[in-house]
This record gives sequence, C-alpha cells and structure tokens, in this order.
Amino acid sequence: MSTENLDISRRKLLGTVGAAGATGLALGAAGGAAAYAAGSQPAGTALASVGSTAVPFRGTHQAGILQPLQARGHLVAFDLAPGAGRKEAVALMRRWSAVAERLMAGEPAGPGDTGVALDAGPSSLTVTFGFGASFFDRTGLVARRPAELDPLPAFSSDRLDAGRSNGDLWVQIGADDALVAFHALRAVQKEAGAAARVRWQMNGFNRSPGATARPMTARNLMGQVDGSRNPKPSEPDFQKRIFVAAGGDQPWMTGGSYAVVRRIRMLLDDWEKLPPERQERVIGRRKSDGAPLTGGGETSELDLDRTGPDGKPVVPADAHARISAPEQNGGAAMLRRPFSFHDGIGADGTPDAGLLFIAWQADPRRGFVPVQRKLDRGDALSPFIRHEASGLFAVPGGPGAGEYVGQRLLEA
Ligand SMILES: C=CC1=C(C)c2cc3[nH]c(cc4nc(cc5[nH]c(cc1n2)c(C)c5CCC(=O)O)C(CCC(=O)O)=C4C)c(C)c3C=C
Ligand SMILES: [Fe+2]
Repeated sequence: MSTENLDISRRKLLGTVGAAGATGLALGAAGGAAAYAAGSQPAGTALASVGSTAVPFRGTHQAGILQPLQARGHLVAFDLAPGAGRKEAVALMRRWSAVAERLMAGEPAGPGDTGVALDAGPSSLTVTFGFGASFFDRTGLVARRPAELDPLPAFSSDRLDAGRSNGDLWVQIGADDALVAFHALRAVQKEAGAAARVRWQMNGFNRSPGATARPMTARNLMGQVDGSRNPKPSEPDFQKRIFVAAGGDQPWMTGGSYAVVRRIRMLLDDWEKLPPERQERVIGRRKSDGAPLTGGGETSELDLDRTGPDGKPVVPADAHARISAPEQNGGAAMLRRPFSFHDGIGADGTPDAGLLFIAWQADPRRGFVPVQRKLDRGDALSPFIRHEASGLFAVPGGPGAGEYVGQRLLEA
C-alpha cells in the first residue's frame, strides 16, 4: 500500500476527530479490531475509548502538563546543529508545531508518514516543547533567558551523567498507545532534519488506562502510591504555583511552566529486601492505599505532630512525605508528572529501572530546588535511589491560533 493510501485509510478511520480536536471524542460502536483483521478500514469504523481521546494542541498552556499520566512516554533532548541559530530554530519550531498538531489530532505526520500509528486514534497523544538554558546562547537570545533557568545547584547525592542531562531543546511525548507514542517520536526526530541532533532520549511508562477498576493514583516501581498530594487544579493557588503569571520579566513565558527532569534510578534489590513496614516508614504512608501512617485514607492530611506509644513521631523525622511536604518547605510545591522506566537488567543482575521524575512549577527556585535541598540532607528514601541525569527547561505557554510553540520568544 502506498503512503498516500495509508494516510487516506487513517483519515477515514478517524472520521472528523482531527477537525473537532476536542477531548474525549468517541466515534461510535466497536469494530476496529475486526476491520484490521480483514485488512480493510470501512469509513466510520469505531475506535475504542482509549484510542479516541484527542488533546487539543492549542490553548493557554501546552498539552502534556495537566493531562492524566499516559501509559507511554518518550523524553528527547536535542542540541541545535553546529552553525544553526535563530533562523533555523524558528523554522524548526514551526515544523515541530505543525507535526505535533496533526499527530495530536490523529492525523498522519505528513507526506511520507511511516504508517506506524495507522489504525489507532490520537490515544491522548501530547507533544510538549521546552528550551534549555543553552538554547538562548545558541540563538542570540540571552537577554530573554529567564533567571528561572539558572542551572540547578549541585546536590550531594547527585551522580549525574552530563551526556544524558540538559540540552538546547526538550520534547516530552506521552500517549496511551505505545505505537502512537513511538510514531510521534520518529516524526519529531525526522522533522529536526539538519537543524538539531538528538542529545539524549529516554523511554517511560505508566499504568494503562482501564487497568484498575476505577481511576486511581499511579504506583511507581517501588510499589508506592505516588502522586496523592500533587497540587490540584481546583486549589486556589494552583495556577500561581505551576504556571508563569502575566506581568513577569519575560512576557513570552506567560502561561508557561518550568520542567525539572531527573532520571532517578531505584536500587530495587535493596528496596525489596526491606519488610513492608520498614518501606512504609521510609515514605510515611501505607503501601496498600497510600494513606498517611497517622490514619485515614489516601487524601487525609499527615499528622506530623502525632507521636506513638514510644514517644516517637508516627511519621518518622526522615520520612520522605514529611520532608517533601510544602508545610515543611515554606509552601514550595510542584506538580509531579512522572513516567517509570526500565532499561533492562545489568550484567550484575540489577534492573536499570526507576522514575523519570518530571516536576512542573512556575519557578524551580521556589519549587524543586528547596525541596531537593532538604531531601538531599536526610531523606530516608535516599539510600534506595540515585539521581543519574538532570535537565531544566522553560516550557512556554500553549500556542494561540496560527502560532507555533515559542513564537513569542523567537519573534518578539
Ligand atoms: C525534589 C522533589 C522530589 C523528588 C526528587 C522525589 C523523588 C521521589 N519520590 C518518590 C515517592 C513519593 N513521593 C511522595 C511525595 C512527594 N514527593 C515530593 C518531591 C520529590 N520526590 C513531593 C513534593 C511530595 C508530596 C509531599 C506533600 O505534598 O506532602 C510520595 C507520597 C505520595 C504523594 O504525595 O505523592 C511518594 C510515594 C520516589 C519513589 C522518588 C524517587 C524515585
Ligand atoms: Fe517524592
């Protein structure tokens, strides 16, 4: 089948999803799998719920920050190619924005589409773009580099690999289907053309939608319920904490956010040797349901002052949930939106697995940095994790009609 035919088949299958571009579009009754088996794609074929969800590309904020965790993720950092500057960066951001908008609507990437996502709907695909501190040197835009992008301080427990850290440009891809996510990754890489080269790339995953009887907070590879105390959009200070407000020093970042990315390896062989009660004391929450050790359910407040019969705090002084709590850090908060990773088993039998920790905030100097400083000094979790790579990226607000991502930075 020619590429053109592949493209046409996918459009037929998707019907009007691309044009509608709204979330949660379901296209009717079942039948996609049968059509696939028969090798044909009748017009109007239905997509199952997971495939049919499309996330809008345009809006106040870029997609990929507020959406629920997706089942698959790819993180990729690029450096501008030698000799490439602002002009090439403008053309690249135009190309990347155009392809991201098409793919998020469930349309083919363009002429020469690989066909990898054929038969699937948009599957909650999000493609999010950010700029690293070095981008501003490369493009002659140093005057527009936000102070929030100042390098993160070194932490005593850092074991960072420079080759897998930072980068001029960062792209976060998430989708609820592995092929849709891979398809987007390849399209983004191809559109980079001669303008930018991959610096590092990481793959992650989360639980698939529908795997639990009801929507639940995610679990990480240590088996903990992780994300319970994330700030909620319904909270009055949510916008202020996570997104850059209008009227700041760098107007192009209005509606944007700063992403701190850390590849955190989990020393699972050591962790799994701990009895569950010890594991619970490391975090300060129950493993079964994420509830605080001081009682209640997952959403109950931790009672940090409560002591047990032995006179010691029920939530230990070095428990991760105590040390990272906003109340212990002058209100510092961030939206954690991670992917787990597993990159195989080493020659010594240990899994190269852990958390692609992604924290979103309006200012990392008032979010990630103070919390990580405190964790670095005495978190009971520290002996079981290792920070191996790090990045900090300015993620501008979402594009308005007719705009590409980053236009307000590159063309102001
Ligand atoms: C500097 C920021 C943080 C890093 C790095 C970090 C790593 C990390 N965390 C877990 C597991 C859990 N973290 C939990 C809570 C939590 N963690 C941070 C920050 C960092 N974590 C914050 C701000 C919070 C919320 C605290 C609060 O608001 O009270 C929890 C408890 C459940 C929850 O609230 O999400 C778990 C479990 C791992 C495994 C990890 C590194 C691999
Ligand atoms: Fe944490």
